[in-house]
Amino acid sequence: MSTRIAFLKGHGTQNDFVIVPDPENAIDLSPAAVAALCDRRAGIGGDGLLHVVRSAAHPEARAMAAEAEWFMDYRNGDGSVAEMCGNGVRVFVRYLQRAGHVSEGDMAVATRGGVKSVHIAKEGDVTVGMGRALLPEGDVTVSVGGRGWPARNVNMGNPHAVAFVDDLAHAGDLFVPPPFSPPSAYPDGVNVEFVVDRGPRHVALRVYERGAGETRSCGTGACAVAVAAARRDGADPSVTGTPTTYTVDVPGGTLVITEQPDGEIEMTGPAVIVAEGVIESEWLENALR
Ligand SMILES: N[C@@H](CCC[C@H](N)C(=O)O)C(=O)O
Repeated sequence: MSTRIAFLKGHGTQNDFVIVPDPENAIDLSPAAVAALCDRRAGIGGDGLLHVVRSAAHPEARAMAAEAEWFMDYRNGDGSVAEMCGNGVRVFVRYLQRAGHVSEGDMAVATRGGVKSVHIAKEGDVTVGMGRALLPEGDVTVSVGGRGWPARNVNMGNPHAVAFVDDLAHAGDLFVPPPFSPPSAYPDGVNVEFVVDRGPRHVALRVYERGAGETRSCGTGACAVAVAAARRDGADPSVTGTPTTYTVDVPGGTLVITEQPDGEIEMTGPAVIVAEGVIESEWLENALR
């Protein structure tokens, strides 16, 4: 990379991202480059990176170009690729709005987890149609410090293990990925949510994100938690014909999750652009040596 690369920094409920606009997919963002940019001490810092590319210009998104002009090429902070990022989609469209590519109202975004519908409200929040949750059968256990909990396996395009605990402090310092079993439940790793009740249809979580560590929020995680809590509470909109809404507190704010009778899940929350700048190419070249 020898040219100067523009970036922005943004967050959604404090799940923070380096944003790299690259409409024609001209920038070679290797895993090492992503990890260097997301490094909180030596780089810009972020839980992940949003590579903003026209769908038509990206081999993984070309087939979605007729439905969605823009592709969220999402990377975790360690440089790994993930299928979906719920908070990332909101911040992604906030960037597109700021850049004048879209305005308030409805649009679609291509992701590795499929095309997501998005509504940008006048008041500032963004609602994302997150699709349906898959609930693979089978017992899963997650553990921290020798203590284990049963967890619900929920797939929101990316994998989640949702464990209800008595106290969020029981998750410990979460400096390392919580072990899970059986290993076959998550061959590609997993995002782990620890959840407590706060009131009727109101929960709070802490999350250990695959490829990022403990973060202040996870949008797909909040959706997985809302579905797991609803099933635990005996609420299944496909059976009752009534939508269920859960308020999910995360360390960085609050997300509102509604599951419709057809299984479609909507997530509403804030999306903020914090700064913009230019990446020093010399710094990046050195970082990649
Ligand atoms: N923070 C995201 C999820 C990002 C991807 C995740 N770490 C994974 O590897 O699946 C969100 O808001 O959903």
